Amino acid sequence: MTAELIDGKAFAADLRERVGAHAAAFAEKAGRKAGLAVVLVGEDPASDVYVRSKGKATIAANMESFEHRLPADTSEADLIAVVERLNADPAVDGILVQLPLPGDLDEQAVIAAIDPGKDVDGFHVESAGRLMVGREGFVPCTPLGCIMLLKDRHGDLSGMNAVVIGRSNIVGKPMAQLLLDANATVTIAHSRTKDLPDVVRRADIVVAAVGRAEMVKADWLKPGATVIDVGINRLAPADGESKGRLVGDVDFEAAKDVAGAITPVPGGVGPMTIAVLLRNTLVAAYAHAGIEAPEAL
Ligand SMILES: NC(=O)C1=CN([C@@H]2O[C@H](COP(=O)(O)OP(=O)(O)OC[C@H]3O[C@@H](n4cnc5c(N)ncnc54)[C@H](OP(=O)(O)O)[C@@H]3O)[C@@H](O)[C@H]2O)C=CC1
Ligand SMILES: Nc1nc(=O)c2c([nH]1)NC[C@@H]1CN(c3ccc(C(=O)N[C@@H](CCC(=O)O)C(=O)O)cc3)C=[N+]21
Repeated sequence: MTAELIDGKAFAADLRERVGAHAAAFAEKAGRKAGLAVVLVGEDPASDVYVRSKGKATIAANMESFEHRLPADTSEADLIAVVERLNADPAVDGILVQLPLPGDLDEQAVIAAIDPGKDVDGFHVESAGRLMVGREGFVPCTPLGCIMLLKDRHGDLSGMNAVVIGRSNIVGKPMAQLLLDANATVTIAHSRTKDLPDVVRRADIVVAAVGRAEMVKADWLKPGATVIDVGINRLAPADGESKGRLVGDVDFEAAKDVAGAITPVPGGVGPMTIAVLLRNTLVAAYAHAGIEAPEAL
């Protein structure tokens, strides 16, 4: 069996184009562009690449991008002061503070300072609470991107067995909630789960969000299962490579012969995250402008 490739990159390009068209219409109606502010603390080179690509994607989607780069030794109070300035800035619709934060900056305290109406990452406790109780709010970009890919492939997910590996606040937990909302039967696995291969074998849908290169093996999968690989892991450089390869949490080469459909890394979930971020930012902008957002968003 050869799995169908779920082309997150193409799906994301499509979504960005749609968002871009609506963003142009928004600018026309509101008399200003939607704006996304990204705050990066410290000099992590990987984060730098993401921040840059977010900035480019934002501008390409007819929105305004604001970048705030702060030194690694920024105090919590100074960082929160920056967030509060962005909260008060009418040109800023969405605020993203790039995680992880360096040193002993308290991530929860910083996220709590973000205006929930600008929390386009969906990381604020208010956003998390709204998702949990089924009220409208911002949903974290990565799991929202994953559920879009799953609904696109399966339509109705009701009654399917879904296993989410990983229980972080930004991926695993909101992913499980979205699957539950779609009427899947959801199991959340984590580092203390016993007999993980057997748990995964029951799944029609597997979402791997662990951060361990190629941990999920082909013989853990139910034949025909749909596999969403959230992991982004950089391998050590092989001989002659300057940079190691990027791989997911799933052993892709072997898994593609067992799965029914699978996302690649790169080119799967990663690009969806950025496209959904732009979508969330435009939704925020419509709300701030008091204009009803188009249904299609
Ligand atoms: N594509 C994208 O846009 C994004 C990709 N990512 C990637 O997704 C991955 C997960 O990210 P994130 O959720 O932030 O990671 P975290 O490190 O916050 O969470 C990892 C989770 O995996 C669990 N885990 C660790 N080891 C095992 C194991 N051996 N067996 C089963 N479960 C295990 C942990 O369990 P426990 O809770 O018990 O410790 C934890 O719940 C990373 O590779 C990250 O780079 C993240 C965000 C966006
Ligand atoms: N506040 C906050 N919000 C985030 O959403 C957030 C964050 N902090 N910190 C870091 C993680 C990671 N993340 C990714 C986004 C895009 C790709 C992506 O587009 N990846 C490409 C490959 C890029 C490459 O080649 O390096 C792909 O998978 O095809 C990956 C990872 C968002 N994150």
